[in-house]
Amino acid sequence: QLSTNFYSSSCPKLFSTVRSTVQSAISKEARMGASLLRLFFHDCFVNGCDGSILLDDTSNFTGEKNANPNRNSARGFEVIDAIKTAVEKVCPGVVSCADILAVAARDSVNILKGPTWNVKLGRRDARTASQSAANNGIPPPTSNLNQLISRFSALGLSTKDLVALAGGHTIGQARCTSFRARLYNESNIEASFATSRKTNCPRASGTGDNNLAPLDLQTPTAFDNNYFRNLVQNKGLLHSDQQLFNGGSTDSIVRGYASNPTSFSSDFISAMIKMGDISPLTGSNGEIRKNCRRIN
Ligand code: HEM
Ligand SMILES: [Ca+2]
Ligand SMILES: [Ca+2]
Repeated sequence: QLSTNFYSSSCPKLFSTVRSTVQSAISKEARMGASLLRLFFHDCFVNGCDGSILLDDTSNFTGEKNANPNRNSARGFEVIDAIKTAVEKVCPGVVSCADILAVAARDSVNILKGPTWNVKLGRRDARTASQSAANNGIPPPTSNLNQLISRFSALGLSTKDLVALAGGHTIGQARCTSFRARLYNESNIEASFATSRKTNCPRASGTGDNNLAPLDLQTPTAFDNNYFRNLVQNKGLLHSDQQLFNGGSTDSIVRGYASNPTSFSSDFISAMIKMGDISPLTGSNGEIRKNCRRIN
């Protein structure tokens, strides 16, 4: 029951307001576009796209920010705050934080030279969050192909959606701790690529854990199909990335996206819309938060 025109009369300046704030954040740091896209994914995979990831922990509330996939990793919360402040100025009390995340993710992709689409809106904000659901629902980079397929399928996303959405790794960065085991233990990795990544990600755990490397070695700040071109050359950074091209059922989808950027764009758009539809709060469920970090 989400719709693309949900705020057309209640907040006609929504899109221009969000986009200009996202644009200025990306102008300061291109990586921020990647961080905002990932926040939307990590929201939607935990009890649906309900802004749960945005809630801060307090002395009597444990949210999702310190769940394993998010701790020392999820970023961009200050930008969401800046967008919310700007949106509250033009239409106070109207737009949910969950919808702001959806629009910010769409704009981030487009500003980094990717496609654009009409986002469906009308989500309301959760009054709860779940650290355990975040730990159990967001796939870790150690996942194998079957585990990835089943995590996505549990949310109604197909294998094709999985591969298209994983194309989000065409932008952004990962920490050494997320890919060290692949560099030192795996053989389905191109040798010169592994050698060059090892220089900034030493073997011993506890050393250089937070050192960053681009998920797409070619164009980490451009939303294109190079992620898939890397995979067919065994240059996926994460174990989970290379699982999508490792002799299994998704090889043909990866090859298709590697050779046809237009089909990647259109499948990515469909899958983003599908992911954005995961169990939204609507009607009188949830609330429109005043501050994205806390319930009203
Ligand atoms: C398929 C399962 C997925 C796994 C296992 C996975 C795992 C990861 C990991 C481990 C990182 C690096 C985190 C760090 O080291 O701090 C990362 C970063 C990222 N992920 Fe995913 N991811 C998946 C799917 C997705 C999806 C569906 C999207 C969006 C559509 C996405 C967007 C991103 C982006 C943009 C970054 C970089 C963020 C930044 O630079 O701040 N990922 N992912
Ligand atoms: Ca959520
Ligand atoms: Ca790229």
